[in-house]
Amino acid sequence: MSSATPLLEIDKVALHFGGLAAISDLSISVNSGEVLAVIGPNGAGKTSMLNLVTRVFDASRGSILFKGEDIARLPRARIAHLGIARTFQNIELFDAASVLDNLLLGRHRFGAGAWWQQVLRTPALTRREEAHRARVEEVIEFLDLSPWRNAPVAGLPYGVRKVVELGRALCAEPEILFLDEPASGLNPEESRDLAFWIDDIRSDLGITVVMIEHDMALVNAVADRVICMAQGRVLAQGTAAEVQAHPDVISAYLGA
Ligand SMILES: Nc1ncnc2c1ncn2[C@@H]1O[C@H](COP(=O)(O)OP(=O)(O)OP(=O)(O)O)[C@@H](O)[C@H]1O
Repeated sequence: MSSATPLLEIDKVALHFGGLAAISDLSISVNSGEVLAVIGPNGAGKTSMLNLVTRVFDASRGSILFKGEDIARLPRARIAHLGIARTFQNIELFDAASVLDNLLLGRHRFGAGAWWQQVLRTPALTRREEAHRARVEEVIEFLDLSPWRNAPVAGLPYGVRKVVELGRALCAEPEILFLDEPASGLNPEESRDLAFWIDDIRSDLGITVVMIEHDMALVNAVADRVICMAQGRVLAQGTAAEVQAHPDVISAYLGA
């Protein structure tokens, strides 16, 4: 793939809920290696866009190309296998399970081994499980989660649970990572840490990041490019400063 080819290309996509057009004629390109922030007033269609890419919803029109392959109609289970991972606006973890076990679940796209390997506990299976654990330990180290490794997620502070969810997505070793309002509910210090991690996720791990976010301090700190959505389409795109100064963006927020 040439560097000019977008990693992900949402092309003229639409999504309807009954008579309501949540997304209408939406086109967004994501370049490999960038941190793209998607902003926009409440109800703009940002999460719906993410739910289209991850196949939670079916597009009524248009295509979604990931590395040139149209994924808009693939089964939802295929998405993680392609190297697309996400976090959720409302954290979705297994509360009764430990941090470690939640992160191990992030490895599921790599498979648990054939049934006969599991019954016989073959050396190949043991090696596979060791590799999963090693990768999870790297993520624990990367995100400073060691103090909570064995703690059940339910009892952890909100900010830590958000980091665990980020970690679970990283354990899937995605090529592209979607973050749905990662800073919401975080205190200023946690938001600053998040900015460093997003930077490292892109530069050290080489993962492309698409971040839906309302917190403009975080957007200004990490985004290479910003897209503002309103009423299910792109209103403006450019640098954070360009988009924030755009008259249509200002009136969309004032009217929200
Ligand atoms: N499952 C659903 N059923 C019906 N309508 C929905 C559903 N999900 C979203 N919508 C509607 O689609 C529109 C876009 O919603 P969406 O959640 O994508 O916006 P958003 O930009 O992510 O907003 P926010 O910043 O508040 O999260 C809204 O009018 C919303 O009410």
